[in-house]
Amino acid sequence: MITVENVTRRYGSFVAVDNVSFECAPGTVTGFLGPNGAGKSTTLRILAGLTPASSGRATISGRDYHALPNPGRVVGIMLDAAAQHPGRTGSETLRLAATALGVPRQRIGEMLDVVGLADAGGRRVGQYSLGMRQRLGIATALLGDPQVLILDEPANGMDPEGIRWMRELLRDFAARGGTVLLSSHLLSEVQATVDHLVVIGRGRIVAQGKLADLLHGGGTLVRGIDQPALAAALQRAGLQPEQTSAGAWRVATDPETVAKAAMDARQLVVEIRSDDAGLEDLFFSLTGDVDRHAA
Ligand SMILES: Nc1ncnc2c1ncn2[C@@H]1O[C@H](COP(=O)(O)OP(=O)(O)OP(=O)(O)O)[C@@H](O)[C@H]1O
Repeated sequence: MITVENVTRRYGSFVAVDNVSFECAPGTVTGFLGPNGAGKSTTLRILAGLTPASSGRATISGRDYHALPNPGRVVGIMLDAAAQHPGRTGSETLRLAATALGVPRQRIGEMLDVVGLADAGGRRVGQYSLGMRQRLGIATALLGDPQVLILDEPANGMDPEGIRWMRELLRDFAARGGTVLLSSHLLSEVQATVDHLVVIGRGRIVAQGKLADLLHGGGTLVRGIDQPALAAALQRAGLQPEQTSAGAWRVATDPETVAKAAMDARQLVVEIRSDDAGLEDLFFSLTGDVDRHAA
């Protein structure tokens, strides 16, 4: 469990994180989304005990990071994959972490396998691509077999295959009762991985909830083989279809409700999907104002 309660972080008169609150429950993968400079890293650093909050409280499994008896056994953290020592090999990097954590050495090879670096363990990190460093960072985070994972921009530098691999790994971690919080500045990068979203802009939370609810907030787009008959059927079901410029119907509810109304009226649907333009729009409006110092 991760709990962030009314956390604020000021740098002089600048408020980097402004009264931020959210929770991440066991069994879920939460995406912490926002444009560059929104306050994601600062919030994660506060959770990791690296930056003190000006006010508010951030806890992992009910305790401040510094109050955890052996933190690496409770929470795996990766804040900056690119910052790993370039002169050490992947195996050496894990060996140092394993010694600090007090985990058996055999776990090093296991973790290299898990992250797909079994053949690269003997190479220096300086020769790794950013995607490989992300994998090594995730291996380090997993080393202590924690219940919680906190990853800052783990998809950064990963190719589509790497992102797919990470998705499987994190979903599997959550399916076994783990709690995952990962940040990203790209919705598209994490959309298929996360089930919850916390969206931050200019230091403040602007939206949070289940991914499905946030996406469905924009309603459903549907197209039938007989468009007028489909519209009539939706109206009979108490829904109010509006025609889009692309010729589909937009309905302000979830796809299941729309599909059921169409099926009950024996209307053949050829396309149906969530209209996630709302979330994309929210993102674009946030990304438009990156430099808050200049504001
Ligand atoms: N030590 C610091 N001193 C002054 N300002 C800081 C400090 N650390 C962060 N900031 C500012 O706080 C704001 C939030 O930064 P933060 O790194 O948390 O954003 P972010 O959402 O993680 O973005 P990015 O993906 O670019 O790291 C930025 O405007 C940043 O310049």
